[in-house]
Amino acid sequence: MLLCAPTVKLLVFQQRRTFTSSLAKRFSFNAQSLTESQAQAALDKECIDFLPWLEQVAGAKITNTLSIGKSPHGRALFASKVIHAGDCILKVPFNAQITPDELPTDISVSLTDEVGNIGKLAALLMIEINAGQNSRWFPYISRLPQLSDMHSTIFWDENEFSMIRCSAVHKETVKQKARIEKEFSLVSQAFKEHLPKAIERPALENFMYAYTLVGSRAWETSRGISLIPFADFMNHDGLSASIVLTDEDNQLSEVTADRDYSPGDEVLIRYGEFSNATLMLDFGFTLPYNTHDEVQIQMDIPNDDPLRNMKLGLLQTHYTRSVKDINIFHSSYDTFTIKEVKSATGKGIPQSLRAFARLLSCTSPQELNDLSKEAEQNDGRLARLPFKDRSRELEAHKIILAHINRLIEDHNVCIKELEASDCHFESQRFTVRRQMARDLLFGELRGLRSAAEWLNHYCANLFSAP
Ligand SMILES: C[S@@+](CC[C@H](N)C(=O)[O-])C[C@H]1O[C@@H](n2cnc3c(N)ncnc32)[C@H](O)[C@@H]1O
Repeated sequence: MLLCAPTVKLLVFQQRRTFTSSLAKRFSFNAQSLTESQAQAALDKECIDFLPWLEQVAGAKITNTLSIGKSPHGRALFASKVIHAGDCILKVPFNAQITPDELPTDISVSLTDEVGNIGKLAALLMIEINAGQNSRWFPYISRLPQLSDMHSTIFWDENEFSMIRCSAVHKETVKQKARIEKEFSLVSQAFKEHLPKAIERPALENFMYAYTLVGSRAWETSRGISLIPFADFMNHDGLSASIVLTDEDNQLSEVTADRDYSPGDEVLIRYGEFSNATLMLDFGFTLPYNTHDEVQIQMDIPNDDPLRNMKLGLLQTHYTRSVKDINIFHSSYDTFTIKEVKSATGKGIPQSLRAFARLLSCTSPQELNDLSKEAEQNDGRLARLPFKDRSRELEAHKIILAHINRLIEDHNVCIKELEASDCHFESQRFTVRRQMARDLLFGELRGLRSAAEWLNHYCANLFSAP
């Protein structure tokens, strides 16, 4: 889901100096040489009547400076006039936005909290799609991307899916599909009971489509979740400082430009600070070099470890995770997020991972009791301090290093296979998805290699410190 902020943040943009975003540059239609009338030529002709329709629904002007056009990434918004940094470029009143409040009451009541906000809005979208031209949102719904244009990993076939088998995104996709299936069973039950005529045979495929549309273009707002027509034609640039803001006083969502645009430039916003893992699963695309990339690693206490139960018990008692370590996927004690470690001598890999490895390396109940005592004497978190015995500290960190080196190996194998599968006769869909797999794996590999480098440096210097 996309992230929204209250308008108070607006000031930040107004004070910010113009900066050039690499993506914005790439998408621009040679902006310098385009006149306003040439910019008109880049318009999406299928959308000419869209804005007048939405402004009629809203009862207000939505934009003076933007128009809908086509980009390499589907529909997009383009500057139709000169825009200066700090200009408000669009305002979409709440009454022109789509929220789960529009669900028929019977359906709404029967969908318990087991169906999340995305699932509820997806149920509404399914009803509206099913209504076709009778839907009051038809002009909007008919301009949404088709299933064949969507590349979230939940739609990947087995062959495509195996390209990312070494990544945590693989497991997370399986979980996401299971979550959607569970929500679908509740939604379809509600449809059968309350809308048997309108939706005769609810299909999982249609719910997955609606769910992914919502997940990739709805904003989390103070009112829950909203589809914001027109604003949701804007594509993502991870470096943009423009985001969708909520103005509760005036009951509208708005966007302020973070830089100057010439007529014909594509106007981009930032959906959030998302890694390629999130972009790929929730939004169906990746960025070639994503500064927010990270890699999820999971470490287990081996089943044959005689101290396994004692270690698990200690983990449950002492929460080893700091708030910062909580990642987008899980927040279980054995899963860790590694971001690229910028310098071999810097802060390094997550403390919670190092603590976990210290615990793993213990070979006697006495050592575990010592860790527990030490935690109680400090802030309660387990194994946060280096072992006084440096060879034990070394051993603990070598466990992580071995794990990371295995992951590096796995990533290298997957990447090699990807390179080998490059063929001229593949479908466009496969080409897009292979590039996404590449972006994901290279980003993760960067993080893993930097962690290995940091660990090697830490291990090599353990005995040289006084
Ligand atoms: C909020 S919508 C943006 C409008 C969308 N292009 C359309 O045709 O309706 C988000 C979707 O746009 C596409 N998208 C946005 N930014 C992108 C980017 N930087 N690279 C590739 N695809 C992008 C992805 O398909 C994503 O799921």
